[in-house]
Amino acid sequence: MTPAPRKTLTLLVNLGTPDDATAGAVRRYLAEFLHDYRVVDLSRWLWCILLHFIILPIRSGRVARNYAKIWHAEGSPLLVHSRRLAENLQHQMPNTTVALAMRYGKPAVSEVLDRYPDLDELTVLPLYPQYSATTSGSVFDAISRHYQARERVPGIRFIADYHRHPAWLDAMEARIRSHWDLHGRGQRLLFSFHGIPVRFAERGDPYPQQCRAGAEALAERLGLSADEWLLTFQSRFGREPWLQPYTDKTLEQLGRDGLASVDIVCPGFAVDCLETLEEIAVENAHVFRDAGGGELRYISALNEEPGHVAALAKVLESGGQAA
Ligand SMILES: C=CC1=C(C)c2cc3[nH]c(cc4nc(cc5[nH]c(cc1n2)c(C)c5CCC(=O)O)C(CCC(=O)O)=C4C)c(C)c3C=C
Ligand SMILES: [Fe+2]
Ligand SMILES: [Fe+2]
Repeated sequence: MTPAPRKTLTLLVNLGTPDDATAGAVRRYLAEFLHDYRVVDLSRWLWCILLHFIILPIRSGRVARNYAKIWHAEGSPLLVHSRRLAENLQHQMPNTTVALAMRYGKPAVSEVLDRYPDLDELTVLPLYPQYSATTSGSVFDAISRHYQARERVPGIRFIADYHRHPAWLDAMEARIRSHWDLHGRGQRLLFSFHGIPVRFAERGDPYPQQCRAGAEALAERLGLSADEWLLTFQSRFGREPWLQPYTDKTLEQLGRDGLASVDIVCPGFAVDCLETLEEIAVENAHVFRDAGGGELRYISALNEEPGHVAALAKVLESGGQAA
């Protein structure tokens, strides 16, 4: 008798996003996101008061207006691109089922896993090239929480990061070169990553080292000398110090220096989202121009393009490790 084929699932997990660009939907999304202790580790009673009575009422409307500027006909860019990426990866990998889940919002990790109750093997690929406890670590928590309440736990492979994987570096390099082919080179290339609090890095989150290692590898592949590129951190939240240099402050300085054109790429974001399309391509372009600079040219994320799909298939084949 031939054994039954093993049931395997490859689960892509991204951050999540509101259901629509309204204050109510953003509030529900932010409430789930910002209750995650991996993301905000203040004592619960203090944080719940701040969150429910100050942050959510003030922030939700403003952030909803920002989402409205970038919303696609089919929904939030983060969800639309992540869905297309999962569909394209399914075509590339016909021997396993590929599914998509979101850490916060819909489709929730647990709801997606419940569609596959009798799996033999699960591979989890958080859509973050660089590991951070705040992102990939939190995806791990959601997977583990799901199976804590189930009888049957499959074999699980968790891809913690792929920041130096040659296939991902190939795709990123090609993305930047194709931007240069179309638009010419800017006077600087900024690698802008989402920040985290410095305190998190000091207690052992390897995220900043992985951001730096990836940016250095890309700069070397692109033949950039040390004065042609910069590594910066964006999307600060709250009052404590976050990883520096900050993207907006750096662009302000480059504007004051009178640079006419700066290219900016965000290698921490697998797909375009609020933090790239609005914060970088709109807000930071204004910061640069208002300080006296010229054009800030945003190099879009890899999204669902074939090079990204091929890279993730290789990352999955090799379990995240370079061959
Ligand atoms: C790419 C990696 C990310 C890290 C690391 C990260 C850490 C982190 N984020 C917040 C707070 C917010 N982030 C928000 C949006 C957002 N963050 C990421 C990715 C990372 N976050 C993405 C892809 C997005 C965009 C989501 C979308 O729908 O497009 C937001 C929401 C927007 C806002 O209110 O400004 C918050 C809040 C913290 C506190 C943190 C680490 C401690
Ligand atoms: Fe609360
Ligand atoms: Fe974030």
